[in-house]
Amino acid sequence: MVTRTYDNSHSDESTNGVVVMVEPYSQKEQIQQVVYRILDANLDRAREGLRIIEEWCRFGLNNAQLALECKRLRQDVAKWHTPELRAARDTPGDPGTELTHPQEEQRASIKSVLQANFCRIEEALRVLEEYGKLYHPTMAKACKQMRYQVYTLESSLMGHQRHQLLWRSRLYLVTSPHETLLNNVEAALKGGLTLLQYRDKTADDSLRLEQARKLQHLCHIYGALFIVNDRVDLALAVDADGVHLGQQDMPIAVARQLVGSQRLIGLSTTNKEEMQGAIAEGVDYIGVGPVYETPTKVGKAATGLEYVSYAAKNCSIPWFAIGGIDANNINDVIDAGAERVAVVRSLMQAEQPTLVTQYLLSQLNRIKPEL
Ligand SMILES: Cc1ncc(COP(=O)(O)OP(=O)(O)O)c(N)n1
Ligand SMILES: Cc1nc(C(=O)O)sc1CCOP(=O)(O)O
Ligand SMILES: [Mg+2]
Repeated sequence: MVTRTYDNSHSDESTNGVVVMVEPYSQKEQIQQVVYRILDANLDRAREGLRIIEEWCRFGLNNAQLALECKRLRQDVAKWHTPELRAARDTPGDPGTELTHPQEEQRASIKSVLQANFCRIEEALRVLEEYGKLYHPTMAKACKQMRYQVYTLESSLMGHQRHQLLWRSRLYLVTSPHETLLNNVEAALKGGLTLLQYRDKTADDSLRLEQARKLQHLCHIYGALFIVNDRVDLALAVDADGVHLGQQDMPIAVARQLVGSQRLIGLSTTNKEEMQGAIAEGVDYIGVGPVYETPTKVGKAATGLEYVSYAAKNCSIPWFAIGGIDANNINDVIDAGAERVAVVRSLMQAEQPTLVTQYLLSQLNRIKPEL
């Protein structure tokens, strides 16, 4: 039973013979105490989560604007942390301090840390909104607004992360159907791959969905970007980082409306006009090719290294040379000006995808070590 003391007396043993007068809380007061404890715990939770996000914005991204946004939200939350709510705290009596989930003890990547903490903040704000209604209706309203601000922050931060990783990625693996699809991809991720596209032109949708989900999960664990070829719906269904479209696919403006500004859109280009069009339409990256004729894309004439050189001089967004590129000719493509390449067979048919990934990356990193 929750009790309280009055008459300035204390109920613990340190009272040393002083008569202790203890009066039980009324049921209403007990409930109020519980509500206060919930509010106190969740105000702490929201602030801690915001601080974790803020540290990444500040030290990881050097992004003063995002860091300031976190700080402002943290201070807004703090305003509600009144002495009466703090006074309700009873850490030793809280059974929740012992409860942890194995997933909380291990995080695979910065992305996982950020996502877990955004979830934590959003949950805490939701709890504050609901229980806040029993405390102060203005607090409930303020927490609701803050929750929406956190959603916006999450979306711009995750979009920022995606763009940063895209710019840093030099090797892009585009998959082909394979019996050991997941193993091959994981081997490449172990070799340092940071950008993957799921491409299967023939599978039925249920298999596509299943494989896309598994690949998305794998990329999440390794902190790599996951892109879906051709299909905006599939990309959204598996919460991919973006979609890759061809010149014959859905118009970029329509795709952008569907995927939003924070997800990536890539577009294949084979000539200067397509490149300029892609940049004007606001895609995030382009494919430049096919550099060499390739059985993976039968019937598409090679553009040769001239288009690669043109891209090197004129393309203002990340671009990936693609088509027939392997360990034997990658240096010719690099010499023509490529800093990034995309491959299918070189990795999907490699006996040791980890080693080939490492080799291709070592050649790409030779030119300008830090992109
Ligand atoms: C990185 C990258 N570049 C080009 C393509 C080819 O896309 P598209 O022209 O739409 O042809 P399909 O791949 O759909 O056959 C790509 N997928 N990725
Ligand atoms: C899927 C694709 N698109 C291309 C383009 O130029 O648009 S070339 C290509 C296939 C690349 O496969 P590989 O590395 O096995 O040659
Ligand atoms: Mg396509």
